[in-house]
Amino acid sequence: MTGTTAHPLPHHREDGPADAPPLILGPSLGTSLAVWEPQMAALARQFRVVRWDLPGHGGTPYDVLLGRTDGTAGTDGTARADGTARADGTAPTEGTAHTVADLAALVLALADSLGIDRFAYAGISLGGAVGAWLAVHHPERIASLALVCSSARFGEPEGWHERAALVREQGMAAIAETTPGRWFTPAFVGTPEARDLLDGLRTVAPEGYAACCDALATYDLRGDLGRIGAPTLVVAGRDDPATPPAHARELADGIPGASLTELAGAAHLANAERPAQVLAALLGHLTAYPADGGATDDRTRHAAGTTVRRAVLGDAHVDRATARTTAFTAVFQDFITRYAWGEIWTRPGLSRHTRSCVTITALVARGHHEELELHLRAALRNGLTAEDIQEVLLQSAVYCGVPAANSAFVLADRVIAEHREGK
Ligand SMILES: O=C(O)CC1=CCC(=O)O1
Repeated sequence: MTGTTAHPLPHHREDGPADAPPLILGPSLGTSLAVWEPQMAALARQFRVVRWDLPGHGGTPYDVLLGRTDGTAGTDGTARADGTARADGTAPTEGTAHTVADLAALVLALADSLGIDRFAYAGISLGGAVGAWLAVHHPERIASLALVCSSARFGEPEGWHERAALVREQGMAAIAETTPGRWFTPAFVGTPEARDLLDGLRTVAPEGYAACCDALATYDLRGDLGRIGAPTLVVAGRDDPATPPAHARELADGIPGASLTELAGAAHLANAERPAQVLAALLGHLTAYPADGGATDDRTRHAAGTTVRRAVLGDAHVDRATARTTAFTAVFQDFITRYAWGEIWTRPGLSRHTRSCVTITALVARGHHEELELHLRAALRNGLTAEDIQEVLLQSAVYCGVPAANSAFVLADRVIAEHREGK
């Protein structure tokens, strides 16, 4: 690896300390590196964050894959005859379809140009597909992987060919009506955040968008998921019509040891619609698997633990616990933040949903009603429905005893009712 490269580079942006562990972030189709803005401030405190733009999106020329080498070339339609973009030495030429492997080659060239050898990678949708492809084909480069609203195969190729043809013929306006419903839930569509992302879509070069549709059409990593050795987090939006939770489950089931977090109230751009939840899931995962593979120190564990504790128990609870901390209890607060939250709840091996099921059962068994109330609220925050909680309590009645479950049912009934009333 060298600090220079003759390979074409995508437009990119770096944030965070230059000596922090490197984290590369990939965008989704139709968005630019700005899509990660809701998570940037927090990520850049702990990581050297590098964000990149897809061809024709943000600042990357649509024809970057045709051999341009500086990532800043104009969009005059000319392509270098000696294009070298493809990982296998061949170059995509005018008129041939681009692939996810071509996009992955851009990311590797970018990392090389920045002197980054091994890095954590998180990508949304198509950006995630690029990360998954790299984890299969260049495992030595990927320290950990997060796939947000992504897929091992984005549906039938015909749909992508049709969409590519549509934007090539009619421009980006042709998909302006259908995109909001895929990206956002109805409640979020009218927000300033959603409007900014949809404004960005209108600025995408149709040829670049179509090239990415071509890449999606041929992408199918289903047979290779078992080859991914990087610790992997999969995040799904429960209301995502583009890559529904079944796609996320396929990824999580196929990638050894992957964990899955499903977010309620989120469609395809879950990181815009549920910014805090996506950030908490990412931080928990990324800090558990540092890019240098080194030991995580107590300060980092405490920071990761605080983030997850806030996401699961809520800011109000953590603020109360912090305010109540005395010189005598401080050592215990530090211990549970680092250990329970920083070491265990941050582990990728189980989803937060499953951890809530286990925690509720244990608290029912031991009759810890104060903690149980807290964790019933946490369970609702972690995406369990009233029906899920009912099932967990029925199951616990069998193994922990009917009287224990009886008290838990009364408690849960009240907590769920208060949750519905917004208390
Ligand atoms: O635009 C869509 O349908 C959603 C999508 C699929 C791949 C991607 O990056 O976004």
